[in-house]
Amino acid sequence: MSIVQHLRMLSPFSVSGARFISTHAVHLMQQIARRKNVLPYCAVGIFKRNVSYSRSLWYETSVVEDTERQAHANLKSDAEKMFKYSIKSVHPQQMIEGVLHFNRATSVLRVQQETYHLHRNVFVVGMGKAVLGMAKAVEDVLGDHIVTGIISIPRGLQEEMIHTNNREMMLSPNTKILVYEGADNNEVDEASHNASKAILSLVNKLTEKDLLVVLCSGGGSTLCPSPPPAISLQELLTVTRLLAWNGATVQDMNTIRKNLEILKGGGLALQARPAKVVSLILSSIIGDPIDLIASGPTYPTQPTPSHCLEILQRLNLLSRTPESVRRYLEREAKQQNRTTQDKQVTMSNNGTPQVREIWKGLQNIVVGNNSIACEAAAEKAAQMGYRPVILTKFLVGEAREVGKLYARLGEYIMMCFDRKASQQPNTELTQLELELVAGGLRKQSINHIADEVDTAHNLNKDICVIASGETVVHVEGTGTGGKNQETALAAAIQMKEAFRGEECFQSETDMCVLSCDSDGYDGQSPVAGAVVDQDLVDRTLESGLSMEAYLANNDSNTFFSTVNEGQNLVWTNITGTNVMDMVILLVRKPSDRKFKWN
Ligand SMILES: Nc1ncnc2c1ncn2[C@@H]1O[C@H](COP(=O)(O)OP(=O)(O)O)[C@@H](O)[C@H]1O
Ligand SMILES: O=C(O)[C@H](O)COP(=O)(O)O
Repeated sequence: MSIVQHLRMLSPFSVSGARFISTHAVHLMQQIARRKNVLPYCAVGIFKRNVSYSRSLWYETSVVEDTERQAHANLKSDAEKMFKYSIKSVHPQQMIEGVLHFNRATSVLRVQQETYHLHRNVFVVGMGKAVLGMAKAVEDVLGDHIVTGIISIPRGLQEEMIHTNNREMMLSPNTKILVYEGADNNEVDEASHNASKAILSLVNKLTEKDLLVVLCSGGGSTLCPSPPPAISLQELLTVTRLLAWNGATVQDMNTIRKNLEILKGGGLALQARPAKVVSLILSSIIGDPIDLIASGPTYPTQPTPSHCLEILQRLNLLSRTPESVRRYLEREAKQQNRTTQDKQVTMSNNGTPQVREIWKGLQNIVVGNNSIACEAAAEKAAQMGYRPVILTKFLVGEAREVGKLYARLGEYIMMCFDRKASQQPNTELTQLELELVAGGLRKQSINHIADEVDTAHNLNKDICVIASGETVVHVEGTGTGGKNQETALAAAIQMKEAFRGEECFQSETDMCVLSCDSDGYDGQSPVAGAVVDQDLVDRTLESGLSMEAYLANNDSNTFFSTVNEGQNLVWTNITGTNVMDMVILLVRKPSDRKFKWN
């Protein structure tokens, strides 16, 4: 029988009162067990002798809560604050202003090493979840020099910005930039196809005197679909959905997209010839690959149809791929040896594209990425008194494995704290290290975390671990969810395993795991993600719901909407930016545990 079960038997309170008391009392038991150097079950006995457990326990609770106000009262809300702060740091406006240097007196625009003489010759096109704010910033800087423009953004974004009075993301009333909204559920649709056609027609009219400013961010792939005549929009949707739901990475998906679609893989820049092109890119892919973000509309790349067929084969999707798509790729693959006249690129011996003369008027610039968001989250964590560690900006893997891994990392941190407190060698810790390495963390990173725990211990601080990247999900169930909620749910299951197991009582302390999408929409649900802690686990156990069953059915959103009155969901609404997903793990130091026992 676990400590919680012991306490539930002892508690004279109602179910919810008992839950409250038992959650807190477990920490008390641990304190007693540690102080008196006895097993926790013996501590239950000491607890019974020393506390007349109605009034005294409430008294203990209120005293502790006062003390706690100085410590971190609520890890869950702290994690949310850090995430929301990080989103503000990747606001498109400041990033655009950082690269466009315009001298109004001379009408000269400087972009890195290039200069452009403006004479009302600027055209703007954009596609992606962050391009509304990017367009607003361009409009602010270049003003009257803009002749016209078209951007394609997610449905509802403008209304959301008006609703929240977010002026930094609202185009001026006299704007020359036309806004198309579409791509419901982050999938190609007629509306986004219309936007793409309008963009194509605009750029086709440009001359060598014109400057085309292209704005690109994650989501641009679906917001600007351009299938060739042989492939219908529906077939494009089928193949991308097939990929997205069967574990394809964004790299896999966009490799295929840029081989299939006219405006991708440099196609947009090609269509804009002979105009000069400056492409401003907000990265939502690990490592900022310009050829893959929004499927690289302005980055000329060599077609690789054989590689696309290999991807479909590897994911076991070839037989389910629409006939037209398969035939198209097979035909292209047969002709692969030809020089790729279409996109005006040849390959050097080392495989990098050798851009021809014709591309000289082309600039591709990454204006921001998830590093900025990670640094901001770390800054906020430090301000809030945590010891922040940015573990990785390259987070990858199956969402549920990632969730489990980060919950295990939380246990590891607790053990490191405890080892530091007791100065005892710990074989369990070594075992867990091996498991974390097997789960995908580098030994070097684990050592770094262990060092940071030492520092946190010395500074008397709680730990905050930040990771960012993109996971994948194999959707096999029929539920509603997203990659981040699935990560969080898997973390909660692991926390339950760890803290409810009788042997693991010593780790029973405070931690939480948040996983959220920076664009504010996780999968097909209108929440950024979820944050889980021991309280959620307790409430789920009381409710009798099976977290495992929800996870098996890919039904994480229904789970989080049902349990704890939805309080573990993280809402930001559509954010107007997009720099991948973020995981935040918070772990309390031992001395910050909820109950003090004298
Ligand atoms: N029920 C579900 N549970 C978990 N993940 C899902 C579910 N349905 C779809 N997904 C995943 O959501 C992904 C799309 O989510 P989204 O948040 O739009 O991605 P991103 O914004 O990172 O491109 C798909 O790749 C798919 O794997
Ligand atoms: O937010 C998204 O939808 C992903 O980051 C992928 O976007 P992309 O394919 O447009 O780069």
